[in-house]
Amino acid sequence: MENKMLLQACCEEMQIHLSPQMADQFMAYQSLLLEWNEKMNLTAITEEREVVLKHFVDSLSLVPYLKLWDATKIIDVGTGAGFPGLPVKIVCPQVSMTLLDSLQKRIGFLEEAIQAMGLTDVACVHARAEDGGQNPMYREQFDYCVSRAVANLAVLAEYCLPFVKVGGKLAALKGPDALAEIAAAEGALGKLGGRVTEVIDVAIPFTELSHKLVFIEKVASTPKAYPRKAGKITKNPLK
Ligand SMILES: C[S@@+](CC[C@H](N)C(=O)[O-])C[C@H]1O[C@@H](n2cnc3c(N)ncnc32)[C@H](O)[C@@H]1O
Repeated sequence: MENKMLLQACCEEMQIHLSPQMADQFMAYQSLLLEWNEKMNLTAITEEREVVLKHFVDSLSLVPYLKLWDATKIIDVGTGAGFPGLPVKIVCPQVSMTLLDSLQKRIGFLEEAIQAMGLTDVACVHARAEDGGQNPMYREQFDYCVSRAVANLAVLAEYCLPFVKVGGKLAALKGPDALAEIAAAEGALGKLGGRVTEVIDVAIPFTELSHKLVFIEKVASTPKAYPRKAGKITKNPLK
Protein backbone atom coordinates (compact mmCIF):
# COMPACT_ATOMS: atom_id res chain seq x y z
CA MET A 1 0.00 0.00 0.00
CA GLU A 2 1.29 3.47 -0.87
CA ASN A 3 2.38 5.47 2.20
CA LYS A 4 -0.24 8.18 2.05
CA MET A 5 -2.98 5.56 1.72
CA LEU A 6 -1.49 3.57 4.60
CA LEU A 7 -1.55 6.66 6.81
CA GLN A 8 -5.13 7.36 5.73
CA ALA A 9 -6.19 3.77 6.49
CA CYS A 10 -4.54 3.90 9.94
CA CYS A 11 -6.25 7.20 10.75
CA GLU A 12 -9.62 5.76 9.71
CA GLU A 13 -9.02 2.80 12.00
CA MET A 14 -8.19 5.16 14.89
CA GLN A 15 -11.12 7.44 13.95
CA ILE A 16 -8.85 10.41 13.36
CA HIS A 17 -9.81 12.86 10.61
CA LEU A 18 -6.95 13.27 8.12
CA SER A 19 -7.61 15.92 5.47
CA PRO A 20 -5.71 15.90 2.14
CA GLN A 21 -3.73 18.90 3.40
CA MET A 22 -2.73 17.03 6.58
CA ALA A 23 -1.69 13.99 4.54
CA ASP A 24 0.52 16.25 2.40
CA GLN A 25 2.02 17.76 5.56
CA PHE A 26 2.95 14.27 6.79
CA MET A 27 4.59 13.44 3.44
CA ALA A 28 6.62 16.68 3.58
CA TYR A 29 7.62 15.84 7.17
CA GLN A 30 8.71 12.35 6.12
CA SER A 31 10.85 13.63 3.23
CA LEU A 32 12.60 16.18 5.41
CA LEU A 33 13.13 13.67 8.22
CA LEU A 34 14.82 11.17 5.90
CA GLU A 35 16.81 13.92 4.15
CA TRP A 36 18.13 15.44 7.41
CA ASN A 37 18.73 11.99 8.84
CA GLU A 38 21.51 11.50 6.29
CA LYS A 39 23.38 14.44 7.85
CA MET A 40 22.54 13.94 11.54
CA ASN A 41 21.14 11.28 13.83
CA LEU A 42 17.39 11.91 14.04
CA THR A 43 15.98 8.40 13.83
CA ALA A 44 17.09 4.79 13.47
CA ILE A 45 14.01 4.20 11.30
CA THR A 46 14.80 4.84 7.65
CA GLU A 47 12.16 2.91 5.66
CA GLU A 48 9.23 5.13 4.60
CA ARG A 49 6.61 2.57 5.64
CA GLU A 50 8.26 2.25 9.05
CA VAL A 51 8.33 6.03 9.48
CA VAL A 52 4.58 6.09 8.83
CA LEU A 53 3.79 3.26 11.25
CA LYS A 54 6.39 3.58 14.00
CA HIS A 55 6.64 7.36 14.16
CA PHE A 56 3.48 8.93 12.70
CA VAL A 57 0.82 6.36 13.59
CA ASP A 58 2.44 5.47 16.91
CA SER A 59 2.37 9.17 17.88
CA LEU A 60 -1.20 9.61 16.60
CA SER A 61 -2.45 6.73 18.74
CA LEU A 62 -2.57 9.26 21.59
CA VAL A 63 -5.09 11.51 19.87
CA PRO A 64 -8.34 9.59 20.56
CA TYR A 65 -7.58 9.76 24.30
CA LEU A 66 -6.87 13.50 24.57
CA LYS A 67 -9.68 15.87 25.49
CA LEU A 68 -8.93 18.88 23.31
CA TRP A 69 -10.44 22.29 22.87
CA ASP A 70 -9.24 25.43 21.04
CA ALA A 71 -5.72 26.39 22.10
CA THR A 72 -5.28 23.45 24.47
CA LYS A 73 -1.68 23.90 25.56
CA ILE A 74 0.49 20.82 25.02
CA ILE A 75 4.22 20.37 25.59
CA ASP A 76 6.24 17.44 24.24
CA VAL A 77 9.27 16.88 26.48
CA GLY A 78 12.28 15.22 24.79
CA THR A 79 10.57 15.51 21.43
CA GLY A 80 13.64 14.55 19.33
CA ALA A 81 12.49 14.70 15.71
CA GLY A 82 9.01 15.75 16.88
CA PHE A 83 7.43 12.60 18.32
CA PRO A 84 4.73 12.44 19.47
CA GLY A 85 4.01 16.21 19.50
CA LEU A 86 4.27 17.13 15.83
CA PRO A 87 1.93 14.43 14.42
CA VAL A 88 -0.58 15.40 17.13
CA LYS A 89 -0.30 19.06 16.05
CA ILE A 90 -0.82 18.19 12.36
CA VAL A 91 -4.14 16.43 12.97
CA CYS A 92 -5.23 18.82 15.76
CA PRO A 93 -4.27 22.23 14.29
CA GLN A 94 -6.31 24.05 16.95
CA VAL A 95 -3.89 23.13 19.76
CA SER A 96 -0.97 25.24 20.91
CA MET A 97 2.10 22.97 20.78
CA THR A 98 5.49 23.41 22.42
CA LEU A 99 8.29 21.02 21.45
CA LEU A 100 11.18 20.87 23.92
CA ASP A 101 14.51 19.14 23.51
CA SER A 102 18.02 19.53 24.91
CA LEU A 103 19.71 19.01 21.53
CA GLN A 104 19.98 22.18 19.40
CA LYS A 105 20.45 20.27 16.12
CA ARG A 106 17.08 18.58 16.54
CA ILE A 107 15.45 21.95 17.21
CA GLY A 108 16.96 23.19 13.92
CA PHE A 109 15.32 20.30 12.09
CA LEU A 110 11.98 20.90 13.79
CA GLU A 111 11.97 24.60 12.88
CA GLU A 112 12.56 23.79 9.22
CA ALA A 113 9.91 21.04 9.21
CA ILE A 114 7.32 23.31 10.84
CA GLN A 115 7.96 26.03 8.29
CA ALA A 116 7.83 23.57 5.37
CA MET A 117 4.46 22.24 6.60
CA GLY A 118 3.07 25.76 7.15
CA LEU A 119 2.11 25.01 10.76
CA THR A 120 1.32 27.86 13.13
CA ASP A 121 1.25 28.03 16.93
CA VAL A 122 4.13 25.61 17.42
CA ALA A 123 7.05 26.76 19.59
CA CYS A 124 10.41 24.98 19.63
CA VAL A 125 12.35 25.28 22.86
CA HIS A 126 15.98 24.33 23.21
CA ALA A 127 16.32 23.47 26.90
CA ARG A 128 16.81 20.66 29.32
CA ALA A 129 13.57 19.69 31.01
CA GLU A 130 15.28 20.37 34.35
CA ASP A 131 15.69 24.05 33.40
CA GLY A 132 12.46 24.49 31.44
CA GLY A 133 10.42 23.17 34.36
CA GLN A 134 11.82 25.87 36.66
CA ASN A 135 11.21 28.67 34.13
CA PRO A 136 8.01 30.65 34.99
CA MET A 137 7.26 30.89 31.22
CA TYR A 138 6.67 27.14 31.16
CA ARG A 139 6.14 25.97 34.76
CA GLU A 140 2.57 24.74 35.36
CA GLN A 141 1.43 26.32 32.06
CA PHE A 142 0.28 23.25 30.10
CA ASP A 143 -2.94 21.24 29.91
CA TYR A 144 -1.02 18.19 28.71
CA CYS A 145 2.58 17.08 28.67
CA VAL A 146 3.22 14.24 26.23
CA SER A 147 6.40 12.20 25.98
CA ARG A 148 7.81 9.07 24.33
CA ALA A 149 11.09 7.19 24.83
CA VAL A 150 12.81 9.69 27.11
CA ALA A 151 13.26 8.06 30.54
CA ASN A 152 11.74 5.62 33.01
CA LEU A 153 8.58 6.86 34.65
CA ALA A 154 10.10 8.07 37.95
CA VAL A 155 12.61 10.24 36.06
CA LEU A 156 10.10 11.22 33.38
CA ALA A 157 7.59 12.39 35.99
CA GLU A 158 10.17 14.77 37.49
CA TYR A 159 11.00 16.08 34.00
CA CYS A 160 7.37 16.47 32.94
CA LEU A 161 4.96 17.10 35.83
CA PRO A 162 6.41 20.55 36.68
CA PHE A 163 5.16 21.76 33.24
CA VAL A 164 1.57 20.60 33.86
CA LYS A 165 -1.20 22.80 35.35
CA VAL A 166 -3.05 21.39 38.34
CA GLY A 167 -5.92 19.45 36.73
CA GLY A 168 -3.86 18.77 33.59
CA LYS A 169 -2.23 15.47 32.62
CA LEU A 170 1.00 13.82 31.63
CA ALA A 171 0.45 11.29 28.84
CA ALA A 172 3.43 8.94 28.53
CA LEU A 173 3.78 6.43 25.67
CA LYS A 174 5.33 3.42 27.32
CA GLY A 175 6.39 -0.11 26.44
CA PRO A 176 5.42 -3.44 27.97
CA ASP A 177 7.15 -2.65 31.31
CA ALA A 178 4.77 0.22 32.05
CA LEU A 179 3.15 -1.43 35.05
CA ALA A 180 6.50 -2.16 36.71
CA GLU A 181 7.58 1.44 36.00
CA ILE A 182 4.39 2.74 37.59
CA ALA A 183 5.01 0.65 40.72
CA ALA A 184 8.60 1.95 40.92
CA ALA A 185 7.45 5.57 40.41
CA GLU A 186 4.80 5.58 43.15
CA GLY A 187 6.92 7.60 45.60
CA ALA A 188 8.04 10.05 42.91
CA LEU A 189 4.47 10.68 41.76
CA GLY A 190 3.35 11.38 45.33
CA LYS A 191 6.12 13.97 45.80
CA LEU A 192 5.49 15.65 42.44
CA GLY A 193 1.70 15.96 42.74
CA GLY A 194 0.79 13.22 40.24
CA ARG A 195 -1.66 10.31 40.29
CA VAL A 196 -2.04 7.60 37.66
CA THR A 197 -5.58 7.73 36.33
CA GLU A 198 -5.50 5.39 33.34
CA VAL A 199 -3.29 2.83 31.62
CA ILE A 200 -4.56 2.07 28.13
CA ASP A 201 -3.33 -0.72 25.84
CA VAL A 202 -3.06 0.60 22.31
CA ALA A 203 -2.53 -1.54 19.20
CA ILE A 204 -0.84 0.12 16.22
CA PRO A 205 -2.93 -0.66 13.09
CA PHE A 206 -1.33 -2.79 10.33
CA THR A 207 1.41 -4.00 12.73
CA GLU A 208 1.89 -6.45 15.58
CA LEU A 209 3.03 -3.52 17.72
CA SER A 210 1.34 -2.17 20.80
CA HIS A 211 2.17 0.16 23.65
CA LYS A 212 0.69 1.39 26.87
CA LEU A 213 -0.52 4.95 27.31
CA VAL A 214 -0.05 6.03 30.90
CA PHE A 215 -2.12 9.04 32.00
CA ILE A 216 -1.03 10.83 35.15
CA GLU A 217 -3.20 13.62 36.47
CA LYS A 218 -1.64 16.58 38.24
CA VAL A 219 -3.63 16.59 41.47
CA ALA A 220 -1.46 19.06 43.42
CA SER A 221 1.08 21.72 42.62
CA THR A 222 4.68 20.44 42.27
CA PRO A 223 6.92 21.68 45.11
CA LYS A 224 9.48 24.28 43.97
CA ALA A 225 12.36 21.91 44.76
CA TYR A 226 11.41 19.91 41.61
CA PRO A 227 12.69 19.40 39.00
CA ARG A 228 16.13 19.13 40.59
CA LYS A 229 19.24 20.16 38.64
CA ALA A 230 20.53 18.23 35.62
CA GLY A 231 22.25 15.00 36.62
CA LYS A 232 20.61 14.69 40.03
CA ILE A 233 17.36 13.32 38.65
CA THR A 234 18.87 10.40 36.74
CA LYS A 235 21.60 9.71 39.33
CA ASN A 236 19.19 9.67 42.22
CA PRO A 237 15.60 9.16 41.00
CA LEU A 238 12.85 10.09 43.46
CA LYS A 239 11.54 7.20 45.53
C1 LIG B 1 15.26 8.47 22.43
S1 LIG B 1 14.93 10.11 22.00
C2 LIG B 1 13.18 10.08 21.77
C3 LIG B 1 12.72 11.21 20.88
C4 LIG B 1 11.21 11.22 20.60
N1 LIG B 1 10.46 11.51 21.80
C5 LIG B 1 10.76 9.92 19.97
O1 LIG B 1 10.00 9.19 20.61
O2 LIG B 1 11.16 9.65 18.82
C6 LIG B 1 15.09 11.01 23.54
C7 LIG B 1 15.09 12.52 23.33
O3 LIG B 1 14.97 13.13 24.61
C8 LIG B 1 15.87 14.22 24.67
N2 LIG B 1 16.20 14.41 26.10
C9 LIG B 1 16.76 13.51 26.93
N3 LIG B 1 16.88 14.02 28.18
C10 LIG B 1 16.38 15.27 28.11
C11 LIG B 1 16.22 16.32 29.07
N4 LIG B 1 16.63 16.16 30.33
N5 LIG B 1 15.64 17.47 28.67
C12 LIG B 1 15.23 17.64 27.38
N6 LIG B 1 15.36 16.69 26.43
C13 LIG B 1 15.92 15.52 26.79
C14 LIG B 1 17.08 13.80 23.80
O4 LIG B 1 17.81 14.92 23.33
C15 LIG B 1 16.37 13.04 22.68
O5 LIG B 1 16.04 13.89 21.60
